[in-house]
Amino acid sequence: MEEFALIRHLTDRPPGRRTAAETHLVVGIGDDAAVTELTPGMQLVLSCDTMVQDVHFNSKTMSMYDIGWKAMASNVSDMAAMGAVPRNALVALTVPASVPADRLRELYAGLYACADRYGVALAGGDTTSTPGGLTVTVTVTGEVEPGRALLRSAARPGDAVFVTGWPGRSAAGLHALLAAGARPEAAADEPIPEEAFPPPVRGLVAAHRRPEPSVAAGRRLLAGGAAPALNDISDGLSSEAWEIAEASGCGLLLREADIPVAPELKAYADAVGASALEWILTGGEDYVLLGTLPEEAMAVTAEAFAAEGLPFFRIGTATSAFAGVRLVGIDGEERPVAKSGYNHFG
Ligand SMILES: Nc1ncnc2c1ncn2[C@@H]1O[C@H](COP(=O)(O)OP(=O)(O)OP(=O)(O)O)[C@@H](O)[C@H]1O
Ligand SMILES: Cc1ncc(C[n+]2csc(CCOP(=O)(O)O)c2C)c(N)n1
Ligand SMILES: [Mg+2]
Ligand SMILES: [Mg+2]
Ligand SMILES: [Mg+2]
Repeated sequence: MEEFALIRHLTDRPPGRRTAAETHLVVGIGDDAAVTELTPGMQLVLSCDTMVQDVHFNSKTMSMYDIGWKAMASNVSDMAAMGAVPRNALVALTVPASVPADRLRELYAGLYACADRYGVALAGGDTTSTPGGLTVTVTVTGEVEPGRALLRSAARPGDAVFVTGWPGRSAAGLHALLAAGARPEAAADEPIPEEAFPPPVRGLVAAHRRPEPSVAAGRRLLAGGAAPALNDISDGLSSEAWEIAEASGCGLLLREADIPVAPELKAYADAVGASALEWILTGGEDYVLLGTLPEEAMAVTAEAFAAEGLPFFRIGTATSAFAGVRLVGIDGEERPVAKSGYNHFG
C-alpha cells in the first residue's frame, strides 16, 4: 500500500467515532502539521517515549493492539507524572516491509483505544519503512496549571514517600510471557494467548500488555496543593526513587514491610522461585506513580484517594540523614538500594 493510502487506512475514523478531544483539534491529520487550541492560562507539557521491537516487545509477548495501547499508555503516564491533563499525541511509525497494513490497523486500534480512554486526540505523526524492527514513538502533549507541574525535585526531608499502586506486576507478567514463549509448543511469531495462563497470572500479563496510566492520581495530587514530588515507574521503583532523591538532594528511606505486594505477584514469584521485591525494585513498566508529600498532607491525601477508589500506600520517608535510597528490610536491617533498573545501555 502506498504511503498516503496507508496513513488514511490507519487514521480514518468515521465522524461518528471521533471523540470530543479530536473534534477540538483545529487542524488534525492531513496537513503539514496539526493545530490545537490551548486552554487560556495553562502551560504546555511535552514528552515522548519509544517502543522498539525486541527491546520493549517481541512477537510472542505483545499483540499489535497491545503495542499500540502500551505506546500510548507509557506516554500518557509521563503526563500523569507531571500532574498534567494529557491532550494530544503524534505517532511516529517505523515499519518493516514484512508488516502488512491490516496488522498496523490493529496497532492503531490499540493506540486509539488508549487515547480515547484518556481524552487524547491523535493529531498526526510520521511513517517510514525500515530494514530493521518495528518502532513506535509517541509524542504526547498535555496541560497543567501555571507553575504547578509536579517535579522530581520537590522532595524535602521529613516528607512521606508513597506509591499509587502495586509495582512489580508488569515484570512478573513479562516473566510468565517469556517462559511460555520458550516452551516448544509455543507458536512462533504469535502472541501467547492469555488463556495459556491460569487466571491470577492473566492479571500480571495484562499489567504488562495493557498498563493503565495514573492520570486521575496525578491530578488528585496536584489538586491537593501540597506540591508533591512525582515520578512514574517506567524503569523500576529503585531507579525512580533514586531520580527523586538525586533531583531533590535528599535521601529516601523505604520500608519493605510497607511496600504493597499484590497477592498474585507474591504467589507467582513464589511459584517460580523469583523475588517479588526484586521485580518491584528493578522490573519497571508499571506506570504507577511514586512520590513524596509533606507529612501533614498525608492524611487528607490518603482520604481523597480512598474516596475516589484510587490506591495509595505510604512506603517510606524522605531524609537528610543520607543521599540516595535505602530500605529497611522485613528483618529490621537497613541496607542501601542499588540504582539498578532497566537501563538501555547496560
Ligand atoms: N535524546 C534525547 N534528547 C533530548 N532529551 C532527551 C533525550 N532522551 C531523553 N531526554 C530527556 O531526558 C529526560 C529523562 O528522560 P527519560 O526518558 O528517562 O524519562 P521518562 O520518560 O520518565 O523515562 P522512561 O523513558 O523510562 O519512560 C526527559 O526530560 C527527556 O525529555
Ligand atoms: C521482550 C521484552 N524484553 C524485555 C522487556 C523489559 N523492558 C524493556 S524496556 C523496559 C523499561 C522501560 O523502557 P523505557 O526506559 O524505554 O521506557 C523494560 C523493563 C520487555 N518489555 N520486553
Ligand atoms: Mg522516556
Ligand atoms: Mg517518566
Ligand atoms: Mg516515560
